[in-house]
Amino acid sequence: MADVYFSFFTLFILVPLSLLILLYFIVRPRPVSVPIKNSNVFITGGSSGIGLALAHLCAREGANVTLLARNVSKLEEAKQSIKLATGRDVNVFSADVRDYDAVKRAIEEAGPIDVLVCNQGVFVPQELEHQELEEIKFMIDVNLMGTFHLIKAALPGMKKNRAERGPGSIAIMSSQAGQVGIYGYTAYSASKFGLKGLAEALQHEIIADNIHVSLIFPPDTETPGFVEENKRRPQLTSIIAASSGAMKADEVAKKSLDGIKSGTFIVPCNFEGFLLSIGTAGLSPQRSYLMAFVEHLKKAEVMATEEQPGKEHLMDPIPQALSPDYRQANKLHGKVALVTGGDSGIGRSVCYLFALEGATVAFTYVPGQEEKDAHDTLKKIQELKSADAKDPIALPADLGFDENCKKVVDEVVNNFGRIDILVNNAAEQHMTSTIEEIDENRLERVFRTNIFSHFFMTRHALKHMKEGSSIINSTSVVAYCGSDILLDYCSTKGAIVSFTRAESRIGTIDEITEDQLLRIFRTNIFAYFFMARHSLKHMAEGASIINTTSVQAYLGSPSSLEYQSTKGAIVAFTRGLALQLVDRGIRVNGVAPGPVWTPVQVVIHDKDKVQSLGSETPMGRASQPDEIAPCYVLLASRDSSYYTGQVLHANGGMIVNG
Ligand SMILES: NC(=O)C1=CN([C@@H]2O[C@H](COP(=O)(O)OP(=O)(O)OC[C@H]3O[C@@H](n4cnc5c(N)ncnc54)[C@H](OP(=O)(O)O)[C@@H]3O)[C@@H](O)[C@H]2O)C=CC1
Ligand SMILES: CCCCCCCCCCCCCCCC(=O)[C@@H](N)CO
Repeated sequence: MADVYFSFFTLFILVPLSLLILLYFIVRPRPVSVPIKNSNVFITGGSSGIGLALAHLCAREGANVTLLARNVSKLEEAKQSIKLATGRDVNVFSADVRDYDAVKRAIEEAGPIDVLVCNQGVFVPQELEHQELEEIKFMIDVNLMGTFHLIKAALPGMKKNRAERGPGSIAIMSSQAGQVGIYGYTAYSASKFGLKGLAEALQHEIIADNIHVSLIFPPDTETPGFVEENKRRPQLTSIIAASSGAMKADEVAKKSLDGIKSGTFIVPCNFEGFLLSIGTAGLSPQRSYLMAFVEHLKKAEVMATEEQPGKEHLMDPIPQALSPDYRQANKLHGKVALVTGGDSGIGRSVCYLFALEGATVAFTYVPGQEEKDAHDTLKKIQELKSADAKDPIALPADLGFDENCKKVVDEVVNNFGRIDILVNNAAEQHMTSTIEEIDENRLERVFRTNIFSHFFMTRHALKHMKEGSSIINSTSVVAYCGSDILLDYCSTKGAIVSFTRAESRIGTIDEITEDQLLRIFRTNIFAYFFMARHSLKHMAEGASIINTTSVQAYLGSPSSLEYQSTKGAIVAFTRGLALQLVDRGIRVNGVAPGPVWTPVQVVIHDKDKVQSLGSETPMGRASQPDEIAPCYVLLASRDSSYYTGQVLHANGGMIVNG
């Protein structure tokens, strides 16, 4: 009897359950983020209604917007209104989407497109029996054929740019009348249902090109077109449509843009639309496990270079890691080098040169993803290395965690006895155009990989490094100039600059535990991200954000490595966020005080140091808080209307070069 239960359990519960779990892991769709800032957005029907509202939103977010419609004066008016509201110039083209040659010319002239919004539409409601064939053809031609024309003309250019410019989007404006057939809309519904077939098939065809289709389904929306429509809409049509309510063009535009940014296929606009989309999803991409599976397989290979970390063997052309002109000179003879993230990119090239110069090389790579790159690199180092260097080793490790770093160092020391050169090089970065998209998990992830790993690796490696050894950290130009699209990344790189400066007079790295590190980064820099993210929703043009950093971000002192790393992160964060918000007229600046007489000094320093606080400054003294605060007034007020991304140095005369 027990046997029967057991086989029943295995057959009907255990096996299906395991298969389901397996299926989930294989097919779960991955999130995408289509950038809007600095991208080229082409909107048809952008001179009126929903299209115009969307054009405003995109311009406000820093996109280069191009509009296409027929009527020149409406286009001019739209251009002026966007210029007035956002200060941005908009390109306009007058063309009828029914004329393929005209569409093609406009698209060629407009240049490369990242986001194509096919929004033009005409709606002449009427029962089929009374509607003229000409009107039916008109709607099919503008709404459906017009969209074919646009996509046909734009697609080749869109595909070409994806590798450099990230994910692209084709958004198609349907209607709730494209989800259910509505009385009075035979022709209009048919044109919009046609768009659904087009969109579904197209998404399958272009997902591997990293172009995401969004099919948007608004209910009745208050636009100039809708006002016209209402003059002749059959009463029954109006009654049915009213059951899904009405929206404002701005609201529909906002929903559309959210859908585009997140690469969502079905984009409902209100609650009824949400229910409708569940009821009518069919086998649409992203709602179907099967499709997600196909996407996953295709994407895994073709997009692999977009994953973090990147796969070098899939790149075209393969980056050059070794110059044929490089002349070796045995400069690292007998030394042992450890390079993090050495399987590809800069790390790989460093490994090759180190090997050529006579060093024994160990490098780390991300487990489970980079085996091929790691294997290729290992083979090449083996070829390049000098006869008396030991065989290279590749160590899989997620360096965001202390214990993994310890294992890596132990492994190297077990193999080679010591470490002479530590290269902290591994990093990850993810593009996003707004701070809103950087959530807490991602922040911690990026900081763990990019800066915590430097603490952990350095701490463990130092135990085995003798005088004459060298530590080299990979930071980036964005630590100095900030980056609007890599805000978290540039902050970590700013942290590395300050970490490097302090490290050169290394002090107490051993005393900082992983928990303390996380704690201080949470307080000193994550909180700045969170506060900015939440406050920004309520800040308008003329607002100002002021971040407090420290002179220590620039000077580095041996005793507070983790503190000054967070302050370096704040400098770069300030510069990056300033760039991100410049179009919104919100200024972001920083203040980097030197020693100030505040309670924290008494807590952290011994008596003598408290007595002599500030003696190292040219003024020879610490400042009082009231000597620092006035520059916050300056940065908060209109007096500093021409300052953004700057840091004021209230520090008693120290010259810090930045
Ligand atoms: N408003 C609503 O209730 C709803 C609208 N929709 C859809 O949203 C989209 C936008 O509608 P809405 O903003 O209300 O419309 P509007 O009538 O306010 O704007 C339509 C836009 O499309 C342009 N356009 C029309 N025909 C052509 C053409 N042949 N070639 C090029 N451009 C053209 C118009 O400019 P011009 O005339 O100068 O060419 C105008 O810019 C449409 O696709 C519509 O079907 C969906 C659900 C509800
Ligand atoms: C299962 C849940 C049901 C929820 C109720 C939904 C009822 C359907 C209403 C459809 C309204 C269609 C409006 C089209 C508007 C439009 O496209 C025109 N204004 C022309 O642009």
